[in-house]
Amino acid sequence: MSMIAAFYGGKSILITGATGFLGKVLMEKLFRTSPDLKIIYILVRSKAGQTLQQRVFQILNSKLFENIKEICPNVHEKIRPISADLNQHDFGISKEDMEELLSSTNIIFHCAATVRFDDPLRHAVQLNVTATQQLLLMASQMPKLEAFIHLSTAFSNCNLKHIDEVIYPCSVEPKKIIDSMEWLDDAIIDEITPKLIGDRPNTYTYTKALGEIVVQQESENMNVAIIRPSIVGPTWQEPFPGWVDNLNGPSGIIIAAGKGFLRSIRATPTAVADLIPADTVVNLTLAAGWYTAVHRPKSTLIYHCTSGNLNPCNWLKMGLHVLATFEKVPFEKAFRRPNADFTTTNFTTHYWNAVSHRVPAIIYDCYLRLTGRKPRVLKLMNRLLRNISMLEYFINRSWEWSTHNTEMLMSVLSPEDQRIFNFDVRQLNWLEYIENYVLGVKKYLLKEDMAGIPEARQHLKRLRNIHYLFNIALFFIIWRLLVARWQMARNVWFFIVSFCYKFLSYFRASSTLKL
Ligand SMILES: CCCCCCCCCCCCCCCCCCCCCC(=O)SCCNC(=O)CCNC(=O)[C@H](O)C(C)(C)COP(=O)(O)OP(=O)(O)OC[C@H]1O[C@@H](n2cnc3c(N)ncnc32)[C@H](O)[C@@H]1OP(=O)(O)O
Ligand SMILES: NC(=O)C1=CN([C@@H]2O[C@H](COP(=O)(O)OP(=O)(O)OC[C@H]3O[C@@H](n4cnc5c(N)ncnc54)[C@H](OP(=O)(O)O)[C@@H]3O)[C@@H](O)[C@H]2O)C=CC1
Repeated sequence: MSMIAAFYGGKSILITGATGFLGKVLMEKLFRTSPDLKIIYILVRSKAGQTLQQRVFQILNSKLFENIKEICPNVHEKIRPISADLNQHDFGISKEDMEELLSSTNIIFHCAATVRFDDPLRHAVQLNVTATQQLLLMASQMPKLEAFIHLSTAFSNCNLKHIDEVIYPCSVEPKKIIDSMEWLDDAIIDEITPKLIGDRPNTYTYTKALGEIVVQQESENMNVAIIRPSIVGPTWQEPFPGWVDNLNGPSGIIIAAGKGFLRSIRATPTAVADLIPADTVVNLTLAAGWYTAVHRPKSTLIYHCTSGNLNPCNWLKMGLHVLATFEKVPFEKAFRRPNADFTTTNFTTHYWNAVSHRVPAIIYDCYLRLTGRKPRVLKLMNRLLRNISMLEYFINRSWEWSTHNTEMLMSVLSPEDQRIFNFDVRQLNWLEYIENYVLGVKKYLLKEDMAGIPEARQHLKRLRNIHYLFNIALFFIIWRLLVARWQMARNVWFFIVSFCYKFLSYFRASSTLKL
């Protein structure tokens, strides 16, 4: 019997961010391994014209939850969506709902966050710091609470090269930052943002670091743990390989490369691609929840959920295997043939951005204009390049994360729990994982049917022929211009023509002699 699965049985669990990428994988695993859990409360806001019920319905009817209805037939009754917006005071939760949450919750998994790198500081602080503080305040009023698990990121201290499983201080106390957001106006906040974030690359990593300090400061008498995943990739094994549902991390880049939009990217090929599968993160999170509640460690334990130190893969290996997988499973309606490379200097990056990205986009826009359509490719390309520039920080550096707590946790699990809640990334076969990643992007993000692969291949062949024709035409145009203007080019041209003529004459004469 799994101790972890048994622990969650009969429990009331509160999840924030349950509609997000990790939140959904977490809920699915909980229902699959502990179908006898009492209830999962999820804090949800209505979004894109959908009510809470519609959002829950959509999640439960998705491919990810395909098997859950069999394992846990009354899953609908076990999910209780609570209308909440983490940007509001008390999250805008009704009095009755709040009372129920306070009196019943046993475990909290705090996954909600803004993961956008370019969020204005005010918004990032509100969600990643102030909301965390408020949730801890709520948690402190829960008599039955056994554990509070906070999802942070391995990059919260990405300004350091070696990162230990400890909380590092920030130059300004989070409480002061929270207070200042109340009275400073947006213009001033924008002005001081670079000074506050210092040598971190964006407001996301900075506010996640502040969030951790808040957790440490406000969690007196509570059993708290912090999980720090690196770049969360699609599922590795469970409930099936390759599941992914957003464009974050490498997924958007894989689409852009597979569709032939992206032909080069500035990256350090030997830098570690510290990806970690979503199901691995969830397994560690659930194991940490169990350990925190049952063993009640004296201090807040931080768990690094990373792959680089145990089973490293670098960006070159990843890039090459992504490209190799495009050969096997091409994406439909590609703009150009997928063929990307890494650049390593400013000069080559700018050169290839102009030659391989902007020029083809301009040519295609001309074609759209000539055929009476609205040009849009250059705009899309510029946006893609801007977005990629925000990710560059993470693909040109390597970090070392110590994983003592994670290894300790693994060692205290029973063999059965090690199997059911596996987070031993040493067993990950990268080539298989990357292949499933590309397949998952095709199936679950692009919603492309595998039956369309022959047509996608035909399309790529047509693109290759167009590419050859275009190159030949370009060669002749350039040559023609050179011959018209330059005596040397004319001499070379006559030399080549006469050489070919002599060669052909000799060939014809020798074949006549043989006859
Ligand atoms: C050999 C060569 C091989 C090459 C082959 C390739 C090999 C692989 C190499 C891989 C290198 C990977 C590096 C990853 C490093 C990640 C590190 C993360 C580390 C931290 C991890 C964490 O701890 S934290 C979680 C991660 N957190 C993010 O990772 C958020 C990032 N992100 C944003 O911060 C916002 O995204 C940002 C950018 C502001 C833009 O913001 P933005 O508003 O301009 O753009 P949006 O993303 O919102 O998208 C707006 C609309 O464009 C649509 N769209 C977007 N991309 C599209 C696309 N590619 N194709 C079609 N459509 C696309 C989208 O669907 C929207 O459509 P609509 O408007 O209709 O909804
Ligand atoms: N994905 C990754 O690569 C990594 C993620 N992490 C961390 O893991 C956690 C989960 O990330 P991930 O699942 O990828 O993120 P997502 O962006 O997929 O999910 C974010 C979740 O937060 C919810 N949320 C955002 N704003 C509000 C709000 N105002 N009120 C209520 N809910 C809100 C979203 O709800 P809605 O659906 O309504 O928008 C969504 O459920 C985060 O804490 C993140 O920092 C750490 C390392 C890497």
